[in-house]
Amino acid sequence: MKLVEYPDAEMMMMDLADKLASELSSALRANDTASLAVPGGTTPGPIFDSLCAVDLDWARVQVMLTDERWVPETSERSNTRLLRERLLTDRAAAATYLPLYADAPTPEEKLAELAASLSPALPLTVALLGMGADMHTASIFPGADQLDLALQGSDRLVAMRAPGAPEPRITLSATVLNAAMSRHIVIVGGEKRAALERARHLSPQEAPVAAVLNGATVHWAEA
Ligand SMILES: O=C1O[C@H](COP(=O)(O)O)[C@@H](O)[C@H](O)[C@H]1O
Repeated sequence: MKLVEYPDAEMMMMDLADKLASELSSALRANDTASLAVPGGTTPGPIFDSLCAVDLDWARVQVMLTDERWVPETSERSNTRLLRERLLTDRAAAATYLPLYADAPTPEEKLAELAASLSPALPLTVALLGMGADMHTASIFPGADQLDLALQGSDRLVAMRAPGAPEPRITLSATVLNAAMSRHIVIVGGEKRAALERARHLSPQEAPVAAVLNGATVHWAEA
């Protein structure tokens, strides 16, 4: 794991947007398409605000979430909603979006269909991940009912329920995340930095983010 510390979060978000754009751009020079997986939650919005305006051949980029909360897009908790409002806009509106949500009462009903639709975008070119203070990443939570499958299984997508998550989740598996050609993790604040340091000495069962640290670049700013 490589750790990059920034003087402030604003600078980190802009630098990281540049880094992601440059990795996608290099991939597009060598390939017809490139793919990008991004987190939801409260952290990545400012990265999306910069990235969506970058001059890139977005029509050749496939974008997906690392994970989704099983709620409709009308919900404030929808990661898809965040993505549509702040990343899939401006120049990036030309990207192809591969959804991790479909209208059904439970994720299990749509799991196979959604997993199959990801084929053209795998392996991922770039994966950007977030992390919670409980050391979950994507929607791979400590104590989740399908934790072993998400950490060690060969399935692309896993549906799960977890004590720390108020709604069912659907998540890319650690196998898919670790197959990405480039992997970044973005965290802000002292609590998450302390959680990251703890995770480095814990098992993925205790600290799921530990499953994706090897080979990843972690980007951190205090605030
Ligand atoms: O629930 C989620 O949590 C993590 C961390 O979110 P944050 O609000 O603490 O930044 C996020 O990476 C994930 O995509 C999201 O579904």
